[in-house]
Amino acid sequence: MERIKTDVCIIGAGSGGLSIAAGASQMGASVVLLEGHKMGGDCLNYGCVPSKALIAAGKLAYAMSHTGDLGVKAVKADVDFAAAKDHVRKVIETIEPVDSQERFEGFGVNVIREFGKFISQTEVQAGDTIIQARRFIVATGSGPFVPPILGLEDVDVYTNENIFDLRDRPKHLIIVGGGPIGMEMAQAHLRLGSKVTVIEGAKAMGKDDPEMAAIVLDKLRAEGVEIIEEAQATKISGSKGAKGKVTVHTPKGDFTGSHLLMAVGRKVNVENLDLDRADVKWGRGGVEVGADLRSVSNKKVYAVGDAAGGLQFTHVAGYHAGVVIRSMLFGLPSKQRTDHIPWATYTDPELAQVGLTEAQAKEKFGGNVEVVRFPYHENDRAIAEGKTTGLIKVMVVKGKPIGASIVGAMAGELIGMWAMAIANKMKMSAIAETVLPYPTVSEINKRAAGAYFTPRLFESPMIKRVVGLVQRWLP
Ligand SMILES: Cc1cc2nc3c(=O)[nH]c(=O)nc-3n(C[C@H](O)[C@H](O)[C@H](O)COP(=O)(O)OP(=O)(O)OC[C@H]3O[C@@H](n4cnc5c(N)ncnc54)[C@H](O)[C@@H]3O)c2cc1C
Ligand SMILES: NC(=O)c1ccc[n+]([C@@H]2O[C@H](COP(=O)([O-])OP(=O)(O)OC[C@H]3O[C@@H](n4cnc5c(N)ncnc54)[C@H](O)[C@@H]3O)[C@@H](O)[C@H]2O)c1
Repeated sequence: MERIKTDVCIIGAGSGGLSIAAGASQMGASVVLLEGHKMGGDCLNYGCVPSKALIAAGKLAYAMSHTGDLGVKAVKADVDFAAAKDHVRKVIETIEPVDSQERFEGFGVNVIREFGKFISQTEVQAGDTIIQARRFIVATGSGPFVPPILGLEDVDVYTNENIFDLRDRPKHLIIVGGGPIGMEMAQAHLRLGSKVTVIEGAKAMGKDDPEMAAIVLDKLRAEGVEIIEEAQATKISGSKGAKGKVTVHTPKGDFTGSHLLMAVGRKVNVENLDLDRADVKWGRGGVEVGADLRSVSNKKVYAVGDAAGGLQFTHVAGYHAGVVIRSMLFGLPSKQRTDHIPWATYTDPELAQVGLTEAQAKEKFGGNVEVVRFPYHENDRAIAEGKTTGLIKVMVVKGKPIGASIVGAMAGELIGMWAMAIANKMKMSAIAETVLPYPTVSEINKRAAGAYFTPRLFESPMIKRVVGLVQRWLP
């Protein structure tokens, strides 16, 4: 058994673990990084990257056959499903070097390709190596949660871990779960030529503002995705193999297709870490941490990303890395915030959120919250592009945005301005006073801010009186 002493031992080389390894090693700490499976974790191999690559292929196919009134003749896109999967693979391969073992070894990180588990409060074992560290980071991420539904073992089950390897186009893909994974995959597969049914136990896109989610769901339904809500999957039947069939039984009826994708949420990877041996409290949601991301029961141990039990996004894992580095390397007080974290679902139209939704804002601030809105169909660039479906809503308290929801083209890009405003506690005037290039869709941000000031400026008797007075005095 080899023994290593190090400043920092990171368990998991996904978005969170890699960010800490890069930062800590380049700032002079000795770092051991453990990865039992693929460098890059979920985001690169089974999550964000392949899903967005597949969505891009679907988007192109849809654009070719839906040219609208722009004077360009629509054609039926000739989709080669296997070639679309080649594209997915190439995108992963292009990004892969950034997360590679070689790159991190170049930073001086000791990368050990083994699963690790705690053997004491200060030691982790990975294969034949025992790592004694001053600080540990649990960055083990999450995997697909597959609930024990009766009959599931009789059919081939796809999850985000194997759906991107499927090279034959599913004739009829049944997706159980109408969250972001379900909806993104539904539209991508439909546009690449599959029939798609989504079975959702509650409301599809249920974590988002219902008004905004409805705009996405209407579009998906109009394109042909069958979405059955309030239909908990209670039983599955069917057969395995190339000619296999699957039927999902729900209180709203039985739905039969050729392939089954389970997208009903995530299971955090903490069960196999022997956390109890390190006196680290944990639960099904992840490691129990405080706002400083340190274990509530063992201050030498931090958790980041999906393993920290909060929002499950790559940019959150990256943000956690900064919080931990500040505390771990410099001994400075460092706490995470969650009020400024944005997210986006990359359906078409996209749906993006930062801060509180309208309902959350009204619950928290009651009558003190003002909601300003601006529709895409009044934005000149959106009109020119024929992309007029969409809306922005901004929730404002005492002149400051506390939440923004955007549904429409490029919503994931547009939300950035509000993420910056909320992160930096900026006022609505900061957005209103920013000059944006015309004609851009980003002007909807400025127009929403304008909508906040319009009644104050144009409907105020006081302003009218002041202007009248000044005009009489000005030469
Ligand atoms: C289909 C899909 C699409 C997504 N799309 C987006 C998106 O568009 N935008 C977004 O922000 N987020 C998206 N996400 C979420 C995002 O992928 C995760 O939030 C992010 O990967 C979490 O990073 P992490 O570092 O916490 O964990 P991971 O990236 O999961 O990395 C954890 C790593 O730890 C390793 N590991 C586990 N246990 C051990 C152990 N005992 N020893 C050693 N190594 C171990 C694993 O093998 C893995 O490599 C998506 C997720 C899915 C599934
Ligand atoms: N664009 C993005 O940023 C992006 C994309 C994909 C995933 N993600 C991340 O991954 C996480 C997981 O995504 P997800 O879509 O798997 O999970 P989710 O928890 O967001 O949604 C799962 C859905 O499945 C439903 N469900 C659960 N059991 C069911 C059953 N038996 N029958 C029918 N429906 C059932 C739930 O009601 C829920 O709506 C997300 O929360 C997000 O953090 C992010």
